[in-house]
Amino acid sequence: MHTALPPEAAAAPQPLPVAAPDAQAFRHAMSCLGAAVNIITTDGPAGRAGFTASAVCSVTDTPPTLLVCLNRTASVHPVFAANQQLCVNTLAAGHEDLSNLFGGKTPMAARFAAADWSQLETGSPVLAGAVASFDCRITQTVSVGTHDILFCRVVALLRSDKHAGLVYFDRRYHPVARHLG
Ligand SMILES: NC(=O)C1=CN([C@@H]2O[C@H](COP(=O)(O)OP(=O)(O)OC[C@H]3O[C@@H](n4cnc5c(N)ncnc54)[C@H](O)[C@@H]3O)[C@@H](O)[C@H]2O)C=CC1
Ligand SMILES: Cc1cc2nc3c(=O)[nH]c(=O)nc-3n(C[C@H](O)[C@H](O)[C@H](O)COP(=O)(O)O)c2cc1C
Repeated sequence: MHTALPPEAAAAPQPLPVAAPDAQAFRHAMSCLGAAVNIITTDGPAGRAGFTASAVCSVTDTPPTLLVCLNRTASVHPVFAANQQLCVNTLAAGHEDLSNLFGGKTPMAARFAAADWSQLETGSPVLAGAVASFDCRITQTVSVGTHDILFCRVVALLRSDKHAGLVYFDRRYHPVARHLG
């Protein structure tokens, strides 16, 4: 079905294309892509670590696999690279402060002290109150530009119907209500 734009929108000046965009222009456009917010955790021989990530994506359901993009300059990068296992904890509405804590320069102990954690198969911290947690082993790592793409085989998971979701869009957090009925 074709829906006509309201007259004021049709009359508005059209945005100009950006040729050969630089990192700043790319980020500015990427801020228009709403995404779930996740706290990625790990524990193992190299210790415990966690960071906030919106660059998380389903790859295939057979075998259940997702990907996480991790900046190689992040303080947590060596810990994830050594442990080769992680848990993707997808945040609920109300987790905004926790997301900022794991996305900043906060010491690791203070990040984990701010929430309750359990574990599934790998021993990576599982966040209480997450809408879903995917416990994974890293099967493959591909470096592109500044980031490592971690391909993660899901070995156990938890999901909850109890909480509203959380989306990061336009550099802000937005709660997302569940459809009732
Ligand atoms: N993929 C990533 O590494 C992401 C990193 N961040 C970091 O969080 C902080 C706050 O970010 P925003 O408030 O969203 O403003 P921003 O202007 O730095 O980022 C806007 C959007 O660009 C993308 N982006 C940001 N940094 C990127 C990177 N290094 N590589 C690939 N894509 C990137 C993300 O989609 C982000 O939502 C920044 O330090 C940013 O670097 C945020 C989102 C994703
Ligand atoms: C909303 C949000 C989303 C983020 N997404 C990612 C991401 O997908 N990949 C990434 O490497 N860093 C991402 N970051 C930045 C990391 O969380 C941050 O660099 C990480 O906590 C490491 O910081 P540190 O080096 O101070 O420990 C994001 C930050 C925020 C606030």
